[in-house]
Amino acid sequence: MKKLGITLSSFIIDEQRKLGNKASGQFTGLLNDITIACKSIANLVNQGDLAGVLGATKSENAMGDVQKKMDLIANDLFIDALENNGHCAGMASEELDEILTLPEGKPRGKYLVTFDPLDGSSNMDINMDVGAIFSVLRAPADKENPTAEDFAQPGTEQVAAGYCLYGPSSMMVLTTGNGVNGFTLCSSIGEFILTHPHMEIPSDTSEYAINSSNQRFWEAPVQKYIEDCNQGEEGPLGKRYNMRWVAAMVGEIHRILCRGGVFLYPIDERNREVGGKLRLLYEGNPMAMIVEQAGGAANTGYGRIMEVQPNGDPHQRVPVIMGSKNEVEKILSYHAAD
Ligand SMILES: O=P(O)(O)OC[C@H]1O[C@](O)(COP(=O)(O)O)[C@@H](O)[C@@H]1O
Ligand SMILES: [Mg+2]
Ligand SMILES: [Mg+2]
Repeated sequence: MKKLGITLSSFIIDEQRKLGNKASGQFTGLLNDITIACKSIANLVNQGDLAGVLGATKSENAMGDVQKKMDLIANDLFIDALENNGHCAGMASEELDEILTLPEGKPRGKYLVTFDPLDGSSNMDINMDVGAIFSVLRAPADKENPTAEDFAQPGTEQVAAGYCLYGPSSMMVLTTGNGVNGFTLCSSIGEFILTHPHMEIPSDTSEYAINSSNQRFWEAPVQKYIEDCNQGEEGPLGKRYNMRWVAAMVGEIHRILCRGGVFLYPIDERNREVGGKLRLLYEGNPMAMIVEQAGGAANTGYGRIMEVQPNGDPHQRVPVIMGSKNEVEKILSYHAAD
């Protein structure tokens, strides 16, 4: 067993120290609250059917997706962890139709949290990668309760973003604006340990991830790019490309952080009306901040994801093209040429 390194909680305190006396400790407290939620989810996900967390419910979320049992359990674990300790003033979640403010009498904090409590939930019953994604924004200082408008902050305003991947091991990947670090959950002591410091995405890649069954709906630039990739060495891109699709954004982005690649869930004829598939506040923006902080790029095909001005709908969608910087720029050149 490898010698245990620095724990996530002490890493967060160090990050605080860098802020000197400006730190109130609320940020540390909030990240610890989120860590508690992710550990509690890891504990249940790892036990699967033994914990009775498999299967679907009869309810749907605001997007009309049937909610898995674990979607709702994970959602409740996040709310429990965030509404009691006075670090959070409001939440937005994939599994809540509207934003959630704190019950009467609960202490209000300085931060808003948006989260996808269980990402890749279609993988839950088949024991494949699932995860949680979160983003931290500043709450309005002059309001008892935030409104949906207060969550409508562009991704550039995020003070932290992260995800927890429940794969063969459970890992938390976090950025507070000073690069990206990965922590592995040591189940024997129940602590996340720093195992992947300063994660950086290689600028070049020959691995793409897209749901190819949607090909007939893609726009011309994406059609052409994937076509060129699949022509391999003889094609205009002059190299063999490999394809991956794990049906969980956390799994795709983690692979890209570890070895490079690009992940595309572009706008297409099927999702154009709603503006894409993935959600801006709790999938697009947090993953864009992590990817950019790791030296990658994150774009809609028509602009930087983190510069999209949210419209106040907590479930606003966004087209996603992110990963290795030079490859994303290559895909954008197809859009520019169109
Ligand atoms: O059904 P598809 O096209 O494979 O979509 C998979 C995508 O949908 C998602 O599962 C949506 O997220 P949720 O599971 O949180 O709803 C992404 O994680 C993943 O990248
Ligand atoms: Mg998701
Ligand atoms: Mg989800």
